[in-house]
Amino acid sequence: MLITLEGLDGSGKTTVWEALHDVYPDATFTREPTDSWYGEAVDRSIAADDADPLAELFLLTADHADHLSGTIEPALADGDLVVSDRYSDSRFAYQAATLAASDVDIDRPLEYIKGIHAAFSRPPDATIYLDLDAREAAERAGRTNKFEQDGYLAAVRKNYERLIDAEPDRFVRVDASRSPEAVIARVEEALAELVGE
Ligand SMILES: Nc1ncnc2c1ncn2[C@@H]1O[C@H](COP(=O)(O)OP(=O)(O)OP(=O)(O)O)[C@@H](O)[C@H]1O
Ligand SMILES: Cc1cn([C@H]2C[C@H](O)[C@@H](COP(=O)(O)O)O2)c(=O)[nH]c1=O
Repeated sequence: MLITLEGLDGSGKTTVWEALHDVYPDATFTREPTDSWYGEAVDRSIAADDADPLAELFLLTADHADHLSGTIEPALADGDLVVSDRYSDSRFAYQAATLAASDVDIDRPLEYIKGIHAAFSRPPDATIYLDLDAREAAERAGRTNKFEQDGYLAAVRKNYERLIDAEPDRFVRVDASRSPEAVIARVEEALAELVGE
């Protein structure tokens, strides 16, 4: 079973992901961007304010393709529970916001990016969405790069809402404005239900 954690920068995904290691010691824990050389290229692009928006989308998608074939699919074939800190929804929400704000002439960026993934990707079985206001998310993240900005994250949040509206049964929304302990407890409860414990 493939479970993904999604949300804005600073919403607490990594905090939750780390806490889950103790609860599911046999699971495969992974993340995007990965730590492969594809992921390193992504990190360089994210740090570049003048990165080409389409090139950035395809770098992230290349990292996803390698992540799928090298980590996700083998782990699922072994029957593992796989927990990924960010996955395809991050592309749908973030790069759709980037493309919409750019000069690139694509009418429906979110649908365009979904279409690229539909050809090869493996959708998550369930997605835990850590829901947080854009300003608080940017504040927690430290506003250190082009993505960790209030206005940009507000656009990303709207895209996450569109994704949830389209597939309400796949998403579990968790209020990420609560304390770390309360958020972790709620995610653990949701995950136990999802894996049938
Ligand atoms: N529920 C919470 N309440 C307050 N602060 C939190 C909470 N969860 C995490 N934090 C703090 O917010 C910051 C960001 O947390 P974390 O790295 O887990 O978020 P993230 O969603 O993985 O962010 P990013 O996507 O930018 O990597 C950290 O300083 C963390 O300690
Ligand atoms: C997978 C993925 C990531 N991003 C962005 C979101 C964050 O700002 C950075 C790094 O992620 P982290 O969780 O803070 O380590 O990358 C993105 O825009 N699109 C994606 O597909």
